[in-house]
Amino acid sequence: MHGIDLRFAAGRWTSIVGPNGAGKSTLLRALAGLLPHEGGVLLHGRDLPTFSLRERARQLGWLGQNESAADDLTVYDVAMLGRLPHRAWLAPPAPADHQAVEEALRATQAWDWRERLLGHLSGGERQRVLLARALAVRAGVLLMDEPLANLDPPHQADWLVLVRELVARGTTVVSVLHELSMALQADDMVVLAGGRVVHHGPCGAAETHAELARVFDHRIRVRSLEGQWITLPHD
Ligand SMILES: Nc1ncnc2c1ncn2[C@@H]1O[C@H](COP(=O)(O)OP(=O)(O)OP(=O)(O)O)[C@@H](O)[C@H]1O
Repeated sequence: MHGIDLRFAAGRWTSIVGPNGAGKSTLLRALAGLLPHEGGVLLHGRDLPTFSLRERARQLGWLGQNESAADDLTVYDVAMLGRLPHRAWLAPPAPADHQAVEEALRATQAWDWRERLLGHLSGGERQRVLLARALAVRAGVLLMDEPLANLDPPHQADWLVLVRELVARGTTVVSVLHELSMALQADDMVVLAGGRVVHHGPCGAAETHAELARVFDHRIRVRSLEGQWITLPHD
């Protein structure tokens, strides 16, 4: 990837889209500081590498694609991992940690399975627990790669409500999404192709829709349905 110069406005939701292999996951991992790269990433105007790992983990919530997690942990303990950057070394969880975990598990409707082992959950259930782990951090910036993977339509809709609530409270959300109709619900869209940013603009702008159609070889169309932008396949 090269020539990437992006600024993500605080308190907005940006979706990153583009064809397979465009570099979406690579960009997100670079933003999270998980990938060695040239150039720099600034968080609140400060170089990311100057943050300690603990500080960075408090500031940046992360939900990766095919995220690994210990299958023999309970759902509750997995979500509690999100609180590690806030806890003193070997200290037991404080009431605030338990509160954050409960709120995160309830927000993803995973609270009822809190005693179950992660390894015993379905793909979509597991994804909701990993989302809860990311939410439990209560970071100001939340980076998510394919957060809707394995989620059924009602839980996709719940995710949308959740993201809107987070953004309304001032969280900055950046998500890689393959489902373009979901990606168009964001405030802003970054369109990638061939390792380059080909467009960065509001999801409602005609120019964004035109770039989207172009990078997908005009095999999609963007249409408005009941006040929402959606994409339709096009021959
Ligand atoms: N660990 C790696 N080592 C070498 N090349 C990689 C690695 N990860 C990704 N790539 C390459 O970098 C390019 C971008 O990959 P990336 O996973 O960022 O794309 P993407 O836009 O997220 O794709 P998809 O829609 O298929 O998930 C691809 O050509 C891929 O083969």
